[in-house]
Amino acid sequence: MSRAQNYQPHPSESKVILALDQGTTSSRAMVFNASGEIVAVSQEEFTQLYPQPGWVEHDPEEIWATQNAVMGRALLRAGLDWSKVAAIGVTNQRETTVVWDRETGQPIYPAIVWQDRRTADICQRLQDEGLEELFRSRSGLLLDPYLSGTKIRWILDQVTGAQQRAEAGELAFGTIDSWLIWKLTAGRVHATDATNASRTLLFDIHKGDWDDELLGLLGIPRAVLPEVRDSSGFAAPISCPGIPSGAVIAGVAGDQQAALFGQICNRPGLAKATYGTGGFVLLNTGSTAVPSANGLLTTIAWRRDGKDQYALEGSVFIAGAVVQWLRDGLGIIRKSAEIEELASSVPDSGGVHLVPAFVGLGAPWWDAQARGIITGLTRGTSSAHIARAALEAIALQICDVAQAMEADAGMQLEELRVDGGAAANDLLLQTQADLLGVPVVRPQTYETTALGAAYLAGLAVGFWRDEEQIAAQWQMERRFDPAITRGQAQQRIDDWHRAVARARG
Ligand SMILES: Nc1ncnc2c1ncn2[C@@H]1O[C@H](COP(=O)(O)OP(=O)(O)O)[C@@H](O)[C@H]1O
Ligand SMILES: O=P(O)(O)OC[C@H](O)CO
Repeated sequence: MSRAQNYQPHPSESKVILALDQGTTSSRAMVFNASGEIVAVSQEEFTQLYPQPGWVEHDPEEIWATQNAVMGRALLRAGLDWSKVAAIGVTNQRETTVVWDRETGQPIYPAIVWQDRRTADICQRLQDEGLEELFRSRSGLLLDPYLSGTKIRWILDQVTGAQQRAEAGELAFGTIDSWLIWKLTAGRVHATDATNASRTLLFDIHKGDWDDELLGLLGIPRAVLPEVRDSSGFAAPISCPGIPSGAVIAGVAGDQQAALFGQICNRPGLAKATYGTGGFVLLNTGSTAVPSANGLLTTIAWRRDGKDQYALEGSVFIAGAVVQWLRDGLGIIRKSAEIEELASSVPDSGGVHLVPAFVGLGAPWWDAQARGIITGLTRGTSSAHIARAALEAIALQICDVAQAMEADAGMQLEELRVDGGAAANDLLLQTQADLLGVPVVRPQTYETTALGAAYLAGLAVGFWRDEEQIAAQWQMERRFDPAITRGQAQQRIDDWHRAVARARG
């Protein structure tokens, strides 16, 4: 899709961008106006399936049904019809893997979610064969069950006849973006964008294409793979019951990369942290794919006009999810937001540390065998201390990956821009600034994931003129400055690392 160079959107213009944000726990649709403001939102949670310890699945049809429902509802709430939608942006939980039949469109197995650990053995086998360095140098990733490649291998092994059908071109693989795009285009488009492709273990991030050697090592036929397109300028016309023709998907990116774009971290050295189910720090490294020596991932930040920009990423598996566990597992809060008041009722965690390694540990440890622990309990420990330790654990994990990032990139962060559901928590963000020793900055719109997808789509169709125009829309809501000494922070980080050592497998 070519960019309309001379297009000058007028603020009163009634056209909008529709962003579809398919997250780990809910499907959301958001309508944005030309000022980058949210006009309407609709959100629906869907079922989390835990068929065995360490396994996490979603029903792809439920993902589609909830996403389909919320996009109609968001437009209805905005009082608009499809003719007002200038373009659609899609952003998604990454790595989650769906394999479906090209003929019937039916998934052959539930979606295996990014948090799922069932392929630890496949990863171990590849490590034992000495292949980690090859995968790392080509794909920028590590051999961990987190990434899609071994999940595809598992499905092709476990579903009867799947390998032969994959080789015969009868099956399609996709991350959630591809699955939604397939549904939205009535099976006419089987495509993904470069950011999502870069999370599969199958993609050479330097060449920007699928890698036959990596595919061969995992026994995955090329025939199952989607075409890889730009993140901005995706150009997939919608063909879907209830939607008039003319609507186009013009932007697609994995949710963390979309948040980086939505936070206008568009220059090397700018970083953001998103606190959703997991916690993800991404640092823009420009046109250089910086390899990590400290347990981070190298990933594609976005592809525009055929050119890839790169980021370093620290992926923390459990962030807001630990708050959900206090709510649903322990029952010590009724709503996620209540954690702040409870945790603020004590001055500190009273020596308690909670390591939320519920699905192992991601960056920088990459320990699939680690499991959650609470240390330092005494007769004086209350639910408030545990709540405080849980919030500190989120901040400490983000601190670990941010420090690894500074070491890899050979630079100091100047500030950290934050977003995601748990970024609403002031105590969490103050703790984050204290531990990191840099200002933590929260923008007016925390929904930067959806905003980033909207920007990628809107830039492609000329709804926004250029990056300068969207950068001018970013506004700070609050800044949290460090309020403890580096010595005090280091003491807390050292105590945390002792607890982490005890949680590891
Ligand atoms: N005030 C809060 N304090 C701490 N955590 C919160 C708060 N509000 C929401 N959360 C957590 O944020 C997460 C939801 O964030 P969201 O960005 O919607 O996640 P996702 O996109 O992964 O589904 C949940 O895990 C929830 O427990
Ligand atoms: O759904 P979120 O916001 O927790 O994001 C999930 C990530 O994309 C997984 O890599």
